[in-house]
Amino acid sequence: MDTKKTVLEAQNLYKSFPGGPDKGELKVLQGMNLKIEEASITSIVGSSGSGKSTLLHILGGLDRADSGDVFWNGKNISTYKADDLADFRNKYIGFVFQFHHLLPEFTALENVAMPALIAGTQSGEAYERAHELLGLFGIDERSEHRPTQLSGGEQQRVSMARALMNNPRVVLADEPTGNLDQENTDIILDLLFELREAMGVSVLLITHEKEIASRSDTILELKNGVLESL
Ligand SMILES: Nc1ncnc2c1ncn2[C@@H]1O[C@H](COP(=O)(O)OP(=O)(O)OP(=O)(O)O)[C@@H](O)[C@H]1O
Repeated sequence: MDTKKTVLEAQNLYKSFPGGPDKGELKVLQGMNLKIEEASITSIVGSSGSGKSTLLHILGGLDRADSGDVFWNGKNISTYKADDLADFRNKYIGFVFQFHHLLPEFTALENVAMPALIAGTQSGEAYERAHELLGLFGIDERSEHRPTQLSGGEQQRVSMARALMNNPRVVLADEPTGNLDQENTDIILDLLFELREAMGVSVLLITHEKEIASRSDTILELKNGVLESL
């Protein structure tokens, strides 16, 4: 019997944007369903423009669907007001993007600590945890460097450490290795997969590469606005 708990669930999501054919709507998600179990690794593949980033943003509360529901531990977050949605994001979700979005004027340590400082954590505690995370990612000796003084792979490791700062339960990663060479891709993926062991976190990974997807528990393809098992 499967006893794993579902943490994040999408039911019957629809999302369209203006700019479709014949001045109509561009239908991106069309009745899409998804369940993310605790401590699971799920990959989503799909052609460019199929709606993968759109889905990730809706799951993480950065955007809203036109209709359908997203549940966090059984609570319907689609009905949350903006403040509650921001609270949900900060507490439970870590985002990793293809481009790291680190703040250039801050050091690696300050970038990693930022989400906790914003959430009101005392600075000594925040910096201590930021050091721990940078250590986990093997780059604590780079903690006083600014983003431009770091390699692409190091920048991406800093952004992963930042995503984990508030102890999220789910990491949503949008092509986190899309900009990296093979060696750094392997490092980042190994780290993502270790997170499940170290922290019991679930990872939802968008990728263009089926080889990367094949390492995960579940591979889904977003096609014609719905997810299909591969
Ligand atoms: N805010 C927006 N306004 C209008 N169209 C949008 C908007 N956001 C996304 N789209 C369109 O919706 C479609 C899906 O975009 P999305 O970024 O989700 O695709 P994707 O599968 O992540 O693509 P890629 O693999 O190229 O990153 C695209 O055609 C895109 O141009």
